[in-house]
Amino acid sequence: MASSAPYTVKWGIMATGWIAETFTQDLLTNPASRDVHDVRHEVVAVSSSSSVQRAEEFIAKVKAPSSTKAYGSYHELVADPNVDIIYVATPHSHHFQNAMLALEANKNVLCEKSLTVTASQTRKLIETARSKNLFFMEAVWTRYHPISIKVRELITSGAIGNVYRTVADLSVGRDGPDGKIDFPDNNRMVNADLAGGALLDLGIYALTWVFQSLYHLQPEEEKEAPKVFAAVNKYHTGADETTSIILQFPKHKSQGIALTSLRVASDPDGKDTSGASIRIQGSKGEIQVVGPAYRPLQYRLITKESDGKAEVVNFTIPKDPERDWGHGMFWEADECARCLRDGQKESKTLPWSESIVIMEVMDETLKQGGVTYPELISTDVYDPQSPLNTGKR
Ligand SMILES: NC(=O)C1=CN([C@@H]2O[C@H](COP(=O)(O)OP(=O)(O)OC[C@H]3O[C@@H](n4cnc5c(N)ncnc54)[C@H](OP(=O)(O)O)[C@@H]3O)[C@@H](O)[C@H]2O)C=CC1
Ligand SMILES: O=C1OC[C@@H](O)[C@H](O)[C@H]1O
Repeated sequence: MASSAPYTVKWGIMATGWIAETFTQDLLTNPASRDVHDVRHEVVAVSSSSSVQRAEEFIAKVKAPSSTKAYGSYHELVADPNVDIIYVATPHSHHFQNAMLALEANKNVLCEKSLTVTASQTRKLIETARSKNLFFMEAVWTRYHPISIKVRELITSGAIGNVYRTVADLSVGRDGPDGKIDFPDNNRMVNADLAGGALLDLGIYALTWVFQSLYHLQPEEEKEAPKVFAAVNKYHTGADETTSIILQFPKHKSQGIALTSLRVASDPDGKDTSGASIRIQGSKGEIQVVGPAYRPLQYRLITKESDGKAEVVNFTIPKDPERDWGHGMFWEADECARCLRDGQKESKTLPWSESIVIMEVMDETLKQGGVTYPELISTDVYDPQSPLNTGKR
């Protein structure tokens, strides 16, 4: 008799910043509020590299169960036998060392995007997950949204014919006075010590739409790593402030254009009046995706037959009324739970090989742009005593 009880996953949260809070609150929502009944999530431990008090405050703030363990170090978190999977929510600079710490402790891992600072680090993480037979996934939450699933289905159905070009932009207009960008130099968005810059923080989403539409849906044997042509403007901190990438897929005669900037905005007035931030263009028409590339909520299907009348479909993010919360990160958590339940070590929606290819595109882009990051955060040598793992910042 198949079990009707939902499969439960016990999460350990590594770090207590903004995204950790957002993701944890999504974990704590009732899955039934998004019509999910086959999996559920428990938050059993939280760690802060700052202090155990910080972890305790976090647990209280997100209204996690009082039984949730609070730790003052990442090392203690990964040693907790009650944790099934670790969510790594530190800056990208820390992801390699922190995710390795968890994998080496035989924990499954969901690691925030961008996965790492370099492609070599990503390859090392995946080698480790594979050799230890652990689940590992990059937390590109957008891929698990209903709109992404539907857009991929439309492309697969041939609704727009052969897809020849995708233009995708995620930019935030933070141009400030005196040529400055409106982030303090020590902010992770521009701080090279934290792998700052537009590409690794925002550009990953433009690349996500390029890859979802031009790479992911190809038959395995026809997937090809693109040629990369990049233009990078650097900020005085050494991080990239505006980056534009042309990705050429010769085998399929397709091109992707991925745009990202901290100077100008994809959506200058916050009202989507500037139209689609993503255009997926095919031989029979195009799909325009409207809204921020990380969480768009509308697509428009325009075909030659539609005679100027686009099919417009809107999406919503379900909220748990009990918690008055819903952000849209729960769908990636549900994917992790289903993979763990089914013994899958990687998500078919974002396979390890695709995370590697995307990181290689970003490697090449940063190389062409002359952007380099400090050895401490770009080394692919795991060190459990790295300051990135011990919290000695
Ligand atoms: N999927 C999404 O929508 C989003 C994803 N992100 C991703 O999540 C990651 C974290 O971003 P965000 O939560 O905004 O960042 P925050 O700065 O808000 O949080 C980062 C946390 O990492 C820990 N940390 C450890 N060492 C350092 C250090 N040297 N400097 C700063 N923090 C440190 C801290 O937690 P503690 O002290 O408790 O250890 C800190 O609170 C990034 O990789 C980003 O790309 C960010 C926003 C949205
Ligand atoms: O992943 C992200 O999505 C939203 C952005 O505001 C944030 O900087 C980025 O990390």
